[in-house]
Amino acid sequence: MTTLRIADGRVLHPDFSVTESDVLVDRESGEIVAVGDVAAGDETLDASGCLVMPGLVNAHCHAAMTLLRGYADDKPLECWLREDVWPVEAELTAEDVRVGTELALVELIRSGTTAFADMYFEMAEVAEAVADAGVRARLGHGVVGVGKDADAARADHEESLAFAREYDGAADGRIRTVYAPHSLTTVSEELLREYVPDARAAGVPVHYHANETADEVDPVVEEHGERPLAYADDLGLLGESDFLAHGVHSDASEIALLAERGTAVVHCPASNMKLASGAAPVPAYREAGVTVALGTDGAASNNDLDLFDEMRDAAMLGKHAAADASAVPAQAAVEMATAGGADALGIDAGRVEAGRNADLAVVDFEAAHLTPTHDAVSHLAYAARGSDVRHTVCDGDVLLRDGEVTVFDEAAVRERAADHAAALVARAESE
Ligand SMILES: CSC[C@H]1O[C@@H](n2cnc3c(O)ncnc32)[C@H](O)[C@@H]1O
Ligand SMILES: [Zn+2]
Repeated sequence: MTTLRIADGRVLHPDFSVTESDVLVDRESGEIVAVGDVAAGDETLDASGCLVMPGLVNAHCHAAMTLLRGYADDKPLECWLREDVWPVEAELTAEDVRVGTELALVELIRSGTTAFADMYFEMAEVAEAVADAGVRARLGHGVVGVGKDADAARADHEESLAFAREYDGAADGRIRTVYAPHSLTTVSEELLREYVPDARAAGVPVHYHANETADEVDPVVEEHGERPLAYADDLGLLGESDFLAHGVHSDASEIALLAERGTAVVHCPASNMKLASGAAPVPAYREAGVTVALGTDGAASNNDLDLFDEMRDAAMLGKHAAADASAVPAQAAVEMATAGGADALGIDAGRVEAGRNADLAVVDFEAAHLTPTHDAVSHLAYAARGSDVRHTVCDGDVLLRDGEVTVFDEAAVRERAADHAAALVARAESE
């Protein structure tokens, strides 16, 4: 066994207590071996002055949308997608998706994220980038029926399933997959009825957008005579490994249905605020026993991939929406970004304890904005930033060491991404 000792820090335990502890990792199995006083490891990561916490889980993202960061702001979802985003995405090449995803991966690793769920196009490129980066991911080819004839729409579903079957378990098991219909209003009932059973037969979960805006609830009720998540249930889309993004406009009956079925919700507070979609009923979900995770959504609606921002936004928006300062407390925000995310994605991580995957973020607390430390959990939710992460470890490998990304040439990734983003927008605007 080759070991990595994360030494001399304080550890955030699954019960949210914090003690001075080392963490010993088996580099071959990629698992945590011990938490406490441990003997020297083969390699040591210095965590003095730091908090060792579970790696963060970004449970809903469109990674390559980093290329569209700041391209189209200040519009609501429907206009933003139809007027700006979809016309540019029609010009995306496989290489664009590769470099945009690499840029996202640099940002994720820098800010302590060790796992993410991605729904996009050219997913073979995303999978290659994830394999190189060393993180974990739940990947799915996103299916959109809007603007497609029957054959093209069917081919899109086939591609989502083919990708899911081929790549599940890739990168030594770090990559898992999903079938990813975009949403309940952008994919036809007929094709969902045909392809959801195929996803079940393939043993892959389903990841989709649902109840994001008020405008997408009424058409479902008018067309199908029931609330969107009752319709999703009829289609077999509320499995216990499935997860839906947003869930802003869910009513009490839908919250109860999610709890009964065991389907997780990914809360995306920054995207919901920026697109003015609303505030998800996070306290009601959690009280009902629904697993709630956090996601950034794409960088074009956020505009970063920093889950520390998301924790703060989740806590602040939850309090503001409920007019109750205790509605989403610090611990709830941290739990959603760690254990909640891991559970939603079906990953054995999100908790620093022996036997779990060694997916860890080491956060440097020796900073003015983190002084004094009355309560480390408070700092994680309200005061820390992604840039405070000193080391990121995933599957026992060090992806960020002393603030340096070890898995990519960061300067080259940034330069390529900037070039591709400029060329992509130029192509779209010349159309
Ligand atoms: C079919 S791949 C994913 C698809 O989703 C688009 N997208 C990005 N952000 C959102 C959002 O908040 N709601 C719905 N759809 C979104 C993305 O641009 C891709 O086209
Ligand atoms: Zn999304």
